[in-house]
This record gives sequence, structure tokens and C-alpha cells, in this order.
Amino acid sequence: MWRAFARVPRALECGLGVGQQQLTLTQHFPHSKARNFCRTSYLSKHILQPIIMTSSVKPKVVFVLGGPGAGKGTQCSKIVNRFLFTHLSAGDLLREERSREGSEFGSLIEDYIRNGKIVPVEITCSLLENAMKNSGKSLFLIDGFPRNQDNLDGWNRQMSDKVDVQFVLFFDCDEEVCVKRCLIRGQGGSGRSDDNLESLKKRIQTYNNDSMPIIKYFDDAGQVKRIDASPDADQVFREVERTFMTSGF
Ligand SMILES: Nc1ncnc2c1ncn2[C@@H]1O[C@H](COP(=O)(O)OP(=O)(O)OP(=O)(O)O)[C@@H](O)[C@H]1O
Ligand SMILES: O=c1ccn([C@@H]2O[C@H](COP(=O)(O)O)[C@@H](O)[C@H]2O)c(=O)[nH]1
Repeated sequence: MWRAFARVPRALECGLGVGQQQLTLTQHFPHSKARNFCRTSYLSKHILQPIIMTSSVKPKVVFVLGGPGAGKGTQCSKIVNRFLFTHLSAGDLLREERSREGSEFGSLIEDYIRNGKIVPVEITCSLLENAMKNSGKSLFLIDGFPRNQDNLDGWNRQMSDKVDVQFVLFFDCDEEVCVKRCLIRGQGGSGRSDDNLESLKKRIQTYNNDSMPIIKYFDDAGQVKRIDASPDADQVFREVERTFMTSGF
């Protein structure tokens, strides 16, 4: 019976959708042995019930912010390998939407990205919410969002009662280092239409004018965990790892 109980936290950890109120057995016990086990009345009485009762727990979100090229994506991959998080990059979701056949927002998104401007929140927030729902997971790193006041207001309207934001992981890195990293990334064949000096100047300007005030807002609210992003990626991750561990992950 202990083994059965041991499954419960994993089902909870991996199975909650955004705002989902109830879990289904087959979703969370997909293997045939587990299915047979699930049919027993013991399960429905003693185990399924607590799952349903606690399944209204909201998904948890960590916002990951920092300048272009600060290393957000690199560190998110490392976090995913070490902890139970799912990585959602707002930029990647927008690039995917831009390339999706039939997307009505394709050319708008391309224009915003190339010019380092911030896409209207209705688009980005819907992409994020759908990705969260479709993942079926409950622990998210939201990378590169919210980036301006419009993003923050839209998020608060659409998502604040559906998820719990844990903290903001802020990768602090000098402008010159950020630009250099993006240019190297572009020369390495990233294929990104904004890894060039002209776009980068605009992205840095947007970051300083629009994103920094949002980071300051979270910092004033005591929600920012600052990481020095200038050392090499493994060294940065050691600090990230410490941060997540001391935050209970
Ligand atoms: N600590 C580091 N030291 C040196 N190079 C790094 C470091 N972290 C990441 N890089 C490299 O810098 C480039 C940008 O990193 P990454 O894509 O993770 O940044 P980002 O913050 O997600 O960027 P963007 O906001 O533009 O998507 C990549 O080529 C990556 O390999
Ligand atoms: O919330 C967001 C995230 C991104 N954008 C646009 O995409 C590019 C690239 O973002 P990366 O995080 O560097 O991949 C960014 O400069 C914005 O133009 C956005 O509008 N909103």
C-alpha cells in the first residue's frame, strides 16, 4: 500500500492543468497495471479522494527575466534538467506562432521581433495560457515575460487568479556582454532575425525603458531573486541551483 501512496505526489506534480479542478484516473495512471490497481474500491475511497480534494492547487510559476542574451534560455534548460519545471519561453512561442501556417499574427509578430518591440499582451498571454494547459504540468518557468506594463496588466487580468507566481529570477548582465553573446549566437547560425546589431540596439532600448521598470516593480515587492549572469554558464547555474533549493524546490 505504501507504493500506492508514493504515487500520489507524482500524479499531483505532473498532472494538474491550469485551473483544472479534477484529475482523471487514466490520465495519471496510464499503465495497465496501474489501471487495474485503480479499479479497486480502496483507491477511489482512500487515494483518489485526496487527489481530487487537493487538485485545486494552482500551478506555480517562476518568471525569468533579464536582458537579451543574458542567458535566460540557457539557464532554464539547466533548471529543467535539475528540477521538475517546464520551460515556456514567450519568445519561442511567438516565433512558433509567427511560423504557424494560417496564423493571422505572423507578420505582426515578425515586425515586432525584428524591431525589438513588445507584442500586445493578448497574443502572448493566450499563447502562454494554452501552452500551460496543453502541457498538463504544474510547475512553470516563464522565460522573457512580462516585459512591460501592458504585459503585466494583461497577465494580471487573465492569469493572476489561475496560477501562483513564486518569484522572479532576474539574470543581471552588462549590456555589452549581452550584445556580444547575441551577436555570437547570430554568427553561430541561430537564424534569429533579431540577432544583429540594428535589432539589438532596439531590444536593449526596449529592455531599459520598458522591462527594467517591471523588474523594479517586482523587486520593490520583494519578489526578485537576482543572479549575476556574467560568469560562465555552469558557474551561473550553481547560484541558480542554490536559489531554487533555498526556495523549497
Ligand atoms: N554564462 C554564459 N557565458 C557565456 N555565454 C553564454 C552564457 N549563457 C548563455 N550564453 C550564450 O549566450 C547566448 C545567449 O544565451 P541565451 O539564449 O540563453 O540568452 P537569453 O537570455 O535567453 O537570450 P534572448 O533573450 O535573446 O532569447 C547563447 O549563444 C548562449 O550559448
Ligand atoms: O513576452 C514577450 C516575449 C518576446 N517578445 C518579442 O520576442 C523577441 C524575442 O524574445 P526573446 O525572449 O529574446 O526570445 C523580443 O525582442 C520581443 O520582440 C515579446 O514581444 N513579448
